[in-house]
Amino acid sequence: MKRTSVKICGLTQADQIAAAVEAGARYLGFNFFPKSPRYVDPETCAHLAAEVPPGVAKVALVVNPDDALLDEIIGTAPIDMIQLHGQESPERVAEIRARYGLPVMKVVGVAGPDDVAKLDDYSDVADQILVDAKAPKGAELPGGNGVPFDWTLLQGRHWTLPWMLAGGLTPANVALAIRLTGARQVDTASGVESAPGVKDPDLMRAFIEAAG
Ligand SMILES: O=C(O)c1ccccc1N[C@@H]1O[C@H](COP(=O)(O)O)[C@@H](O)[C@H]1O
Repeated sequence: MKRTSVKICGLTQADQIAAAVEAGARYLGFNFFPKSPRYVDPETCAHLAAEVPPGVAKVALVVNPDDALLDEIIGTAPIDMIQLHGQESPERVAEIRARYGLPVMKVVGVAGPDDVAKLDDYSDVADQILVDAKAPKGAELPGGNGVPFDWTLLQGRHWTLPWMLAGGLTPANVALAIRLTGARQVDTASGVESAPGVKDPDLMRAFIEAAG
C-alpha cells in the first residue's frame, strides 16, 4: 500500500501519461507556462486528459494567469485542480478558487525561513500548498529547475492544509526528503526526465517506488 501520493508534472505525450499512471502517480500536471519545455496548449491537454483514468487528478499549472487564460484552459480541458506557480496574492487565489469552483494548490518558493512563514498567508484561501524551491536568480522558469532547497527548514512546521513537497526531487533523493520533512505528497518534473520535457518511464517508476 502506497503511503506517499506522487505528482508527476509536465506531461506532454500520451505514452508518458500511460507510464506515469501505470507507475502509480496520483496527480498529473499539465504545464501552461509558454517558456517551459513542458508546455502544452489547452487543446493538446484536452486530448491527453482523455487518457487519464478516474482517480488520477489532472492539474493545470499556470503562472500569474489572467482570467482569459484560465477560461480557455478550464473551458477546453477537464481539469481537476489549478496549480498557481507565480506571485499570486491571497486575494487572487481566493478569486480564482471562487470563479472556477476547482481546488487550488498555491505554490510558495522557499529559500529561507521568511519564505516558509509566507505559507501561512494562504491557509484560508487555498486547498493545498505546494512547497517548492525558490527559482535561482536569473532562471528563465519559476519552477522546474531541478534545484532542491534546504529541507530542514520545514522541520517542526505544521499546516492545516494538505501540502506537497517539490524542488529538485529525484529517485535518488526523494526518500531522504520525505524522511526529513514528513511530506506525504511529493511532486517532480525534471527529476524524472531523460532530457528537458522528456519523461522517462524507468525514472518515473523508480521515483514512485522510492517515495514509498
Ligand atoms: O516544470 C516547469 O517547466 C515549470 C515551469 C514553470 C513553473 C513551474 C514548473 N514546474 C514545477 O516546478 C516544481 C519543481 O520542478 P523540478 O522537479 O525541480 O523540476 C514542480 O512543482 C513542477 O510542477
